[in-house]
Amino acid sequence: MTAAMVRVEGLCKRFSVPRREAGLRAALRALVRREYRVVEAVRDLEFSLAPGERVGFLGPNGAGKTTTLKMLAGLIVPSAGQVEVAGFTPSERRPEFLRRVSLVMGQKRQLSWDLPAIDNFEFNRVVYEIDPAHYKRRLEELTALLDVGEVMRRPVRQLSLGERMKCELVAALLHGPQVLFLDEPTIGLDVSMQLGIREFIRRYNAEHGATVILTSHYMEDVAALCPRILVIDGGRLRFDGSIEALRRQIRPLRRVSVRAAALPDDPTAMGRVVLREGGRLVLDVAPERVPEVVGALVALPEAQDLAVQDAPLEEVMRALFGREEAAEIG
Ligand SMILES: Nc1ncnc2c1ncn2[C@@H]1O[C@H](COP(=O)(O)OP(=O)(O)OP(=O)(O)O)[C@@H](O)[C@H]1O
Repeated sequence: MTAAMVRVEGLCKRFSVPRREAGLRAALRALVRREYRVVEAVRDLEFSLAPGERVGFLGPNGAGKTTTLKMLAGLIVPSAGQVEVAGFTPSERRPEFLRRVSLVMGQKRQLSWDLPAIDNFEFNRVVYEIDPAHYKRRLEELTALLDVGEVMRRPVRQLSLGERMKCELVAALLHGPQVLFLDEPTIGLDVSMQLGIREFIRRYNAEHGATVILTSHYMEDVAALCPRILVIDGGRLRFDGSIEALRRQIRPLRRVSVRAAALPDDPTAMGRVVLREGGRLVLDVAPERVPEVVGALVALPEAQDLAVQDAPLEEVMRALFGREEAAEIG
């Protein structure tokens, strides 16, 4: 069996935050005696990742995803539990550890604003003590793949969000990390740029065998890139497996839709009616009944646009986090 690249056991992070009450009196009292409350951002997490795995963290705002990534990358120290990444304890921040990992945060700029990206890259070469020949090869490879040959010579402040993100990725990968932490790498980017970054991450993972851990609010990023997902809510691990397994567990029904000149009198016998409007019928049907229902629907007069789909991922998430709204039809 291969040794785990990332191993997390009983991981917890608690933050102490000042309690703030409204009103002048409370503000004055706080000057003398400040009261604190404890936020349990991460509670008792347990998982391990093999080398080369691509894993997505999913969860609502404030679930604890970024806090977990920061502990894995060694930026903050756990309150309790064990973390091991590439055989190191991240919070010790040993140089050998830092050379093996990289953290990219879509919402935080790591490149220096006034310098061209290429100067930032050169700075990283020195900091990470990258061999010059190796550096040259990697720089050529990464800048060609991400198409930033010209862009990297302009001061970072002049770059568009997408151009800057690509340069952030080059900077993060020049030292050839074995583990890549990506926190919202496509946030705010247009669809074609999102696809480009996604494709690049997939290629990097395939060619270098790096372990990739990704958080994204774009379900599509996670669905397209990560065969395995960890769902975190309220700091706890709620699910660990494939998106398909999650979908089967949360939303086992399949969505069948059709358009016809006349609809059945009682479609409730086939499944749960999501929509019945004009000549259009949308049903949620148990998987074992799909062939029979499809058979009945194709036989309807002038049947067309027959489709069988899984529940949309967004809907699966809403159901999982108990914030279900009226079902939407995709
Ligand atoms: N430095 C900090 N001090 C105090 N509380 C914090 C700190 N960092 C995070 N928290 C709290 O810990 C909880 C988890 O935050 P975290 O940023 O990990 O969530 P997240 O899952 O990444 O959310 P989002 O999707 O909104 O980025 C939140 O309640 C947050 O307010």
